[in-house]
Amino acid sequence: MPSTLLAKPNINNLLSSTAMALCSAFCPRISTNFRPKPFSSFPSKPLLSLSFKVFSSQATDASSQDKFSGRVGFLGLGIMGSPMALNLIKAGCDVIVWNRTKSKCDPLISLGAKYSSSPEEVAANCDVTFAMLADPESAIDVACGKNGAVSGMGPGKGYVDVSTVDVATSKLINEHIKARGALFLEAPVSGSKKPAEDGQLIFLTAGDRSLYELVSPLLDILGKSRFYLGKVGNGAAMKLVVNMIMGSMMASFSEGILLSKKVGLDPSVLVEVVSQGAISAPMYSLKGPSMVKSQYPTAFPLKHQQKDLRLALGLAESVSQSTPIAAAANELYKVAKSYGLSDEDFSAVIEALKAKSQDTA
Ligand SMILES: NC(=O)C1=CN([C@@H]2O[C@H](COP(=O)(O)OP(=O)(O)OC[C@H]3O[C@@H](n4cnc5c(N)ncnc54)[C@H](OP(=O)(O)O)[C@@H]3O)[C@@H](O)[C@H]2O)C=CC1
Ligand SMILES: O=CC(=O)O
Repeated sequence: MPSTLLAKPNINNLLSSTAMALCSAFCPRISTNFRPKPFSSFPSKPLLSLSFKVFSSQATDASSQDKFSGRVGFLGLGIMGSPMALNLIKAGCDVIVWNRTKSKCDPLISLGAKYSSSPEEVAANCDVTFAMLADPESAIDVACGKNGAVSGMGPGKGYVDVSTVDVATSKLINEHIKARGALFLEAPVSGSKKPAEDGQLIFLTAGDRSLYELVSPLLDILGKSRFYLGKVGNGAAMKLVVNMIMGSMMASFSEGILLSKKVGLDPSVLVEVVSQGAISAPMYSLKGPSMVKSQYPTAFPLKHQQKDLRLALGLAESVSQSTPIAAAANELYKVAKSYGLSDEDFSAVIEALKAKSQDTA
């Protein structure tokens, strides 16, 4: 199966043409007369087969313009999950939320979301349930643990795990969901807090193709593009490779900032020079100015970047691929964690290097 990339249409082009009329009809996100739908009572039966259009593979492009009419569950309302669930609510979806810390559900409930008291109850009452959890342990617990989502799954339902986990975790959750006769899609995202807020995430999906087709309209509310990568595990692997590169890039950038300063250069000028050359990256331009000021407002928690490096190194180990740069970067993030920087943005890894310099001075 070839990989599939679908980019979100440019909204400026759409607004100035008859396409606006078409999109208003099919895409509630930019409809001028959009009103959030009231919640009806919970369905007693799975609705997936009744509520959703089944798209043929040839109709994949068009499917993103269709409205998703089923009920959507959302488990895990952290930095990423909250804005993602909010975007679904804003787009007019019926959303039921759950989070371990219940208070994080409250802002979404006030905006029209319904609350269920366990992942099982959410899954039982929804056609499709998304999960955005911290790590493999929490993803497994919320899906397969006591009162987990698996217990509420059944034929005609789908589970979409958008957490960043390893291949084995994704396969394990897939097996449990499949054992209930339901469908599974892994769909980790590339893009941080702001892309989540702006509906500009990149989905790296794999698993049940039919579920991918069914939830494409939802992925298009939440993101700017989506890749379908085939069998379960490929989405997780792609995400880990991407974040392995990102973690090493940030560690290297941190070294550059500190070295420039030590040799008497202005690190702000370094950030500007980098932004204009071949190694320019949005991440450097975005994070560089605050790193120079030793500020690390959390978008991507450092503990999650270290988790991703750890999982990526495990992936590399499983195929005997040498990854010395990522291994060195991982050590640096571990040092940063030991300095209490776990919940800071991952750009705070630079603090570990500052501390190291002092240690050796
Ligand atoms: N932030 C980012 O820029 C990006 C993050 N990611 C990935 O997305 C996932 C979520 O990230 P993010 O939102 O930033 O993380 P947060 O730490 O903000 O949120 C983590 C979520 O997981 C829940 N959770 C943690 N442990 C458990 C547990 N044992 N049982 C039940 N729920 C649990 C938390 O619940 P509670 O509120 O109760 O603590 C919270 O809802 C991670 O896998 C991360 O790697 C992917 C792309 C970008
Ligand atoms: O996983 C983090 C991201 O920015 O992507």
